[in-house]
Amino acid sequence: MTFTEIVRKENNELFEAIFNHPFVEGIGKGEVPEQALAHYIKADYEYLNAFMHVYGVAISKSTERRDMGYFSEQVGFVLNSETHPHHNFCDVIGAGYDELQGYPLPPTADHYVKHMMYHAQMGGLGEILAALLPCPWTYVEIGNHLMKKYQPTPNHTFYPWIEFYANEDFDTLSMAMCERLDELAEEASEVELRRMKDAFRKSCQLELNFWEMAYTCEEWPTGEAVSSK
Ligand SMILES: Cc1ncc(CN)c(N)n1
Repeated sequence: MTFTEIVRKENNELFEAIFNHPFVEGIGKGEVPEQALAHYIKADYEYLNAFMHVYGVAISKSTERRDMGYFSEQVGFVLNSETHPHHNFCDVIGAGYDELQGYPLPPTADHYVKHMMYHAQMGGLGEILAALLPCPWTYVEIGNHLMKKYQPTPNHTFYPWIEFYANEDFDTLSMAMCERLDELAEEASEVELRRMKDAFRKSCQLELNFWEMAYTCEEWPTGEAVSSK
């Protein structure tokens, strides 16, 4: 088995818990509370900004042009394409995208972003990719799972969101990350492999917690977030 096949299997329980989370199920059923959608967008806009910062660190640690090219292409994808699923949520709640930007991250999203930054700063390319991969991979699987289970048609409330993540283009992105990570795993030491596995698992755990954070509209104690800007 390849490294990514092994970690997918080891974390299957977390993938299943994500598919069964009420927010994700709600997307499939076309019923998600408006506050949860707004909370998700506020956090995810900033999360994706941080994700691009991590790509930037990955470029600075790349020695091969193919890696630099891949990471810079992905920044373009987040900036120009991953806004579409956000617009779907905004349209459903009748909010302008601009209105939901610039908010401080709730605790779980803050944790997730700092977890990725930690591996980006402390690890090599394999460790960085291991921390990043659950982001596209869980969403590809969510998209395909919802497509199969609910077979939404274009008039479904969340059709644009589901179609975006079930689309082949997004799958290609996550498969490319898997293939590169498998190559790096072949050359990694035992210690590096351990760290890559830990980074991958914690990102899966934080993916699950991110849905819960949005669904419960998680806030900091006493409601006072400290702005990190
Ligand atoms: C938290 C999270 N994880 C994954 C994705 C999909 N790129 C996202 N937009 N947000």
